Amino acid sequence: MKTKPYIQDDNVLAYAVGTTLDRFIKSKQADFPFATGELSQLLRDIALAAKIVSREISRAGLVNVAGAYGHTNVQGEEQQKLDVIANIRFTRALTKGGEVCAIVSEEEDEVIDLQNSRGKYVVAIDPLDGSSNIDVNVSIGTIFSIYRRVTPIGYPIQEEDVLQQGKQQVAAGYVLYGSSTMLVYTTGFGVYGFTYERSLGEFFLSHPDIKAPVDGHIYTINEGLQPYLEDDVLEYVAHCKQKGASARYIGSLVADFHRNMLKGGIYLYPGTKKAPLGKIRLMYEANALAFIAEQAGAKATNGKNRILDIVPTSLHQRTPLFIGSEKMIEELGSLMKQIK
Ligand SMILES: O=P(O)(O)OC[C@H]1O[C@](O)(COP(=O)(O)O)[C@@H](O)[C@@H]1O
Ligand SMILES: [Mg+2]
Ligand SMILES: [Mg+2]
Repeated sequence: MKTKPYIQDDNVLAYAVGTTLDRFIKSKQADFPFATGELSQLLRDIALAAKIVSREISRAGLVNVAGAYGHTNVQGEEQQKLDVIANIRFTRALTKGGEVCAIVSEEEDEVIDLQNSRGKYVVAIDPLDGSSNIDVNVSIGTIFSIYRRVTPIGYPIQEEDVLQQGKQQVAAGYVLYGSSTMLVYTTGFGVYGFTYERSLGEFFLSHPDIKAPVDGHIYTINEGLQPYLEDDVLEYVAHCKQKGASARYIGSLVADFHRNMLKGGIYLYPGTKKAPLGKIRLMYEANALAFIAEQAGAKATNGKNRILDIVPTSLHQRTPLFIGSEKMIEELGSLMKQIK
């Protein structure tokens, strides 16, 4: 009987839509002969916590996890119960995974030193992004940055291990809890998006090698800031309106960023007369999204410098953030120079 052998081309399969996250991580690790698998394991730990948090969020209205927790965090913001739950879930997964020596979290005043003598990674995380949208069933997210520690493994954690520039990130990503749950990340070799298939409990590659459109027709800014905006930003927003661009604002950084990355657009959270450094945090919001943006061919600045070049001085420092399609960021940049 005529037969033929089944030839499975792992390389093709590895990047084919529908590849599981685990298979993808394995195939990517094979690209690096000296890879030890620790970063791969860390990414898996984050994916596991994302699945658990996604479940908590999807049933938030049913069980008593909606509403305020009754504490304020170091930023003076009222913590939502899901902020705390997400913080616990990610911290636990990162601790149990064993690859991490320290965690910087939006919900923790100080660095969490995991006293892990073999952990070589530092993670900065916004466990739940878009807290104001939690109770109203609007998309929210998680944002994470991964760095390699600077001091030798096993040493007490030093400031230099934690306060690293964004360009030192070895990986960064976000989870979007929206109509579907997605995990999007980069290790510096392109940006890949995975969609969570809840019934199978698996993330599947759905957005290989994401590239942001060079230009866009969406601008994203909280118009409520208008009375406090500086002239250059006011001028740029007017310019967008003149160009017929559409205003879109969800109020969850991850969701606004994700939309603009796929469709083309610019997100602006500038410094204002009231808050000269704006609202967005450098260590666990701006740096991660800036790394992803640049890997997708987009740009991220604070109006003067590339976000990834900013030298951090404190864990919870804020930065003006302008992030999005290359041409739109350049247009903003040249307008800012003209006006200054
Ligand atoms: O309510 P505002 O001032 O528009 O701010 C919205 C921004 O604040 C944030 O909610 C801040 O993040 P957290 O929810 O993690 O604190 C961003 O997600 C969002 O883009
Ligand atoms: Mg946030
Ligand atoms: Mg948050």
